[in-house]
Amino acid sequence: MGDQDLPGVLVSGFKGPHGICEDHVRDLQKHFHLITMEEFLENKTQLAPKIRAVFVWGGRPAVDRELLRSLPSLRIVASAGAGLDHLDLALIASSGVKVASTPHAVSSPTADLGMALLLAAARRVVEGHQLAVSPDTEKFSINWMGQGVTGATLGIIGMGSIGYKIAQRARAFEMKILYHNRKRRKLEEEGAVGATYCARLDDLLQWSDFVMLAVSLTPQTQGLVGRRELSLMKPSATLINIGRGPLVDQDALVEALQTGVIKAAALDVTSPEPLPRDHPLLKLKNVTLTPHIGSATHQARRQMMESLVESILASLNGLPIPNEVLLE
Ligand SMILES: O=C(O)C(=O)CO
Repeated sequence: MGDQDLPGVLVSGFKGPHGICEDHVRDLQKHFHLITMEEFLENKTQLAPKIRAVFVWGGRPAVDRELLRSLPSLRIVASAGAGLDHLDLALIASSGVKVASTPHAVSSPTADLGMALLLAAARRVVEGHQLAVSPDTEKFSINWMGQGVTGATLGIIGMGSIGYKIAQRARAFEMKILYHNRKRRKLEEEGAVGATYCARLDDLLQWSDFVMLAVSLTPQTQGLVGRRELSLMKPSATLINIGRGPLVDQDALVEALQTGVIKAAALDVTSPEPLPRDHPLLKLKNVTLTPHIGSATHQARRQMMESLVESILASLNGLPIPNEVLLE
């Protein structure tokens, strides 16, 4: 699609819930000849040598061994978002291909959503809306209440750029902020947001009124919050997950929510996404769900697209790649 003399960029497609929106397609076409997965699979021999970059949007297309093998001119995988759990970085690096992502574009909107979920769960905004629009006005009672946010303790797990921005926002709500991270932040960074480091995750879990997961999904963090961790939390506490579904043992979470081990959960991410329509999380009143929309603002999505264009162009021109992902 577009000018065939421009460098070829493989994209998942333009249709369906994961399709790239029309405005972004038009902008991408100013720089690249976009080749959809469908076109590629129909005409691999002719198109494969033209493809210099894969544009990964919403985790698609999957960049696996077979795809890497079939793209001899590939220079870069440009992946939208901060999370990299959908990419096999070692495999891609072993093919001599670079990777870029868009961590800066997503950190503020994702932190905003984290706070939105925290507030919505604490103040039961979704339930409140349902009561407000219910035809049965008698359903509302003056004794219908939520949890206070001002002055409460927020425990942030994962103090990367998203976690730090959550702390900045929580400070405005006069929250006490605890955090747990692989690496302790500099003292001046802690001081600027009034955050206290918890070297032990258990301490953070026991002391927090709200626990916010803002950590990347890696083999080390998979199942980080399981039955034991949930049992350490206060019965009045709320778990918020804006990281990735598999950070939490979801069956243990359902049980904890059903039996009052914790008060509530607010989840932007689940496993799988979307959840099967008969999943118990969809039926619980003390659960607030959003469909993985951390970066879903017009502004952030445009910034993500522009950042990926810059990274692809830099790699094709042999220049330093903005937001290049380096293997640790
Ligand atoms: O940037 C990401 O990886 C996200 O999932 C934002 O929600």
